[in-house]
Amino acid sequence: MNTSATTVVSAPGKVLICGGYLVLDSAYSGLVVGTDSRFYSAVTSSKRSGKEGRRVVVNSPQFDGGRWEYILDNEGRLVPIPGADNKIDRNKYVQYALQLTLSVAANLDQDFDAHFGELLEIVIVGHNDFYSQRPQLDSKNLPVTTASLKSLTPFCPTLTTIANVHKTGLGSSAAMITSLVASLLVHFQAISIQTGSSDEKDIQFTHNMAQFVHCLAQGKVGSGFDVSSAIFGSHLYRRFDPELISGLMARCESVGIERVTANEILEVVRDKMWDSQVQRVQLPPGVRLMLADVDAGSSTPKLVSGVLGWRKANPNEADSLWKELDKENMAVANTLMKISQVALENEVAYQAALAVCSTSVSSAWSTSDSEIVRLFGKVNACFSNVRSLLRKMSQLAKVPIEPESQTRLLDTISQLAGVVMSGVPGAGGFDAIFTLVIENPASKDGTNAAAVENIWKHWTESNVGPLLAGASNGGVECVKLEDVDGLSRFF
Ligand SMILES: Nc1ncnc2c1ncn2[C@@H]1O[C@H](COP(=O)(O)OP(=O)(O)OP(=O)(O)O)[C@@H](O)[C@H]1O
Ligand SMILES: C[C@@](O)(CCOP(=O)(O)O)CC(=O)O
Repeated sequence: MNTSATTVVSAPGKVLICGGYLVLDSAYSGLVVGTDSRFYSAVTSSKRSGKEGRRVVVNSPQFDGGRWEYILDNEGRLVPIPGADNKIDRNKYVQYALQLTLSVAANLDQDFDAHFGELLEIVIVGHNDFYSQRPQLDSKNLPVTTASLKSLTPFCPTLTTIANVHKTGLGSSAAMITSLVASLLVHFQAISIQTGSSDEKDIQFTHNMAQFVHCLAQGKVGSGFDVSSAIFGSHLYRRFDPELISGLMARCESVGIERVTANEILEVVRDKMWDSQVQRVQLPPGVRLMLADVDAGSSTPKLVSGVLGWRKANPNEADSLWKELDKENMAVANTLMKISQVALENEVAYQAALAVCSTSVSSAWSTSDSEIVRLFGKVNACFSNVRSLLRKMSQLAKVPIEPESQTRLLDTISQLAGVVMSGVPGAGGFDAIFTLVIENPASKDGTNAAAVENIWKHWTESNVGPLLAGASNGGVECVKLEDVDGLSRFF
């Protein structure tokens, strides 16, 4: 394979730290943090395939059976080829992304045939954090610690199939689809993505396309915060109107996606004005995101249907709870934005405030002489209110959003020095927890993060495994194959 012509696009994972459930309603926003754990899709065209017809081969080398092969027929339809056992192993997410994006690319790229060649080879990988690494660590007799996770090869095998893998909640399908759709659009020159200077229209088009593919593959229209953060990174998100895509979704479902024309798709994803809103928010400097996978698991669709069912049956009570929660969510987001601004304006005072926060517990911050320390105290107080309102929602809807076992764990972490907030991300449940912690800028050894990890390690009530992911501000981006540690071995 001539890898010099390989197009590689990467997209981050997500952690919804405020606004779970509310973000499903366009009246409310959610605060999502993009992670430095990312997905990569690498596309290479070859002149000769050695086989008949134009072929597309997709490899997901982290999975047993992670290979899908298709013929692209003269009408632009993608026809899956059965595997060695004569069975077709469908991966709807991959197939829909390929079919719809290739159809659009063929319409927009006048040299599509030449750029395609005879064989399109695609490699898809996600950082180890997207999937539970317990089986890998067990096979090496290693404990579940950050040190063990760091010793694993990048993009290491999950030792299982995609259907059976234990996901960690970072949004594998959204980051995968976003990187795949964007890599194809870039490869066929339908868009260009340049770090810091991409055309807004190209990025919005890629966002709309990835949202549509993701909804179609999921068979439902969620809030879309996960695809939005795979495109834009960390931000305050307000959802798009589902009506924008409901007609096209119904058409795909009734005639089959391979019969829907590129023009029909473009009318929706390129020509319509989408109303989703993105306000960039970054975690203030020196504030570190830590994540842990709690090995118990919850079904997000069950949690969502429980909460929405209760909201429908109790509109008045739910409405006032939603409004109260939104007020606290927005106070967390706005105060974090204010802190980031102050950090830019007064570096010396900011570093001094970090030194205070990193060596004291959050309950002491609200009475500090330093305005910046008090702002961190405000984030902490507002997030405590978020948590108690989520517990109220749990009780009223009889849905375990912040179950008692998670409350005990979060309360213990929150009593450590430097901890700004700790909660259950997204839909909550027993799946995962996140912590925002401040390190002392003078000590480079990560003392406070080590104390948090120590609680996780010795927690007996549930099995808490750290993830390596931290926050990152970047969104979808083009990268060079040789710059991605561990990627070139798949070529
Ligand atoms: N590395 C990959 N290669 C190909 N397809 C993948 C890969 N990772 C995920 N997928 C696709 O995404 C699907 C998982 O989607 P699903 O919506 O269940 O997960 P998710 O909710 O995004 O995951 P998470 O728990 O990380 O948030 C898989 O069944 C598969 O079709
Ligand atoms: C409950 C919900 O608001 C958030 C789900 O987030 P997560 O997949 O648990 O990270 C659903 C959604 O926004 O699609």
